[in-house]
Amino acid sequence: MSQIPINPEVLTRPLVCCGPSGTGKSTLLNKLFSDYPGQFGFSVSHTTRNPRAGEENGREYHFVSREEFMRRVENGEFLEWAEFGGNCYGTTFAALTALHPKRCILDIELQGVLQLRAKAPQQTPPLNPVYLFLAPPTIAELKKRLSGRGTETDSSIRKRLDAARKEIEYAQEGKHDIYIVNTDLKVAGDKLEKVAMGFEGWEGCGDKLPDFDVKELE
Ligand SMILES: Nc1ncnc2c1ncn2[C@@H]1O[C@H](COP(=O)(O)OP(=O)(O)OP(=O)(O)O)[C@@H](O)[C@H]1O
Repeated sequence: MSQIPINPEVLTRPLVCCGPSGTGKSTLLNKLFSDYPGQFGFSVSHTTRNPRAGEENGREYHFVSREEFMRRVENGEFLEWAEFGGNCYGTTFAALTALHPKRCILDIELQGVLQLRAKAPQQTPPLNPVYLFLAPPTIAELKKRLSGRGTETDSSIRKRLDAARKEIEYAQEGKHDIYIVNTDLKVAGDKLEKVAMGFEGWEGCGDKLPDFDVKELE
């Protein structure tokens, strides 16, 4: 495998990682970040929720009031934002730019992807993200990983599977630039590395999306 990006320009394109909760996004991204210290960054989001013990303003999040958040929404500063559990969360374009020269990695859900798709081309200069979908090998395996992680209640597993259905249906429309199936961690990790570093062949190293039957998520 080439160790030089075929075109360094590719590293200026934000890499948007999506995929159902439990697929293995964090596992794969943590490995990538530790293999390439200083090469990648997650943008720091804004939130209206209160900081938890140990959290620092500007590190985990930019903590702002609802008034300030809404003012920024009106100014068009967010590339994506959403409200969960009574609090607002969002990513500003400025938070992406602040990462330069690190390649920005976004781990966002479908709503965010849809907003980003609409807004990225309108920026000056336009943003040209690479949309990557990380897929589980099967729905049975996704369920197994989610429950095996031991972090979720039955109700949060249910919510994640409902969201997974929408994520998979969207992926089945072929809207992503590249798909990686996380069957074997090493194989999927090598592909992610190739895509994230823009190594030779990155655009063609993806997998075919498995033929999921979303009814299995009901
Ligand atoms: N290829 C793999 N084979 C087997 N188990 C895996 C594989 N990849 C990840 N896992 C396991 O699956 C579980 C879910 O992985 P992880 O927490 O990385 O998912 P995630 O997609 O980041 O989920 P969330 O979006 O909820 O954060 C973890 O327990 C992880 O160790």
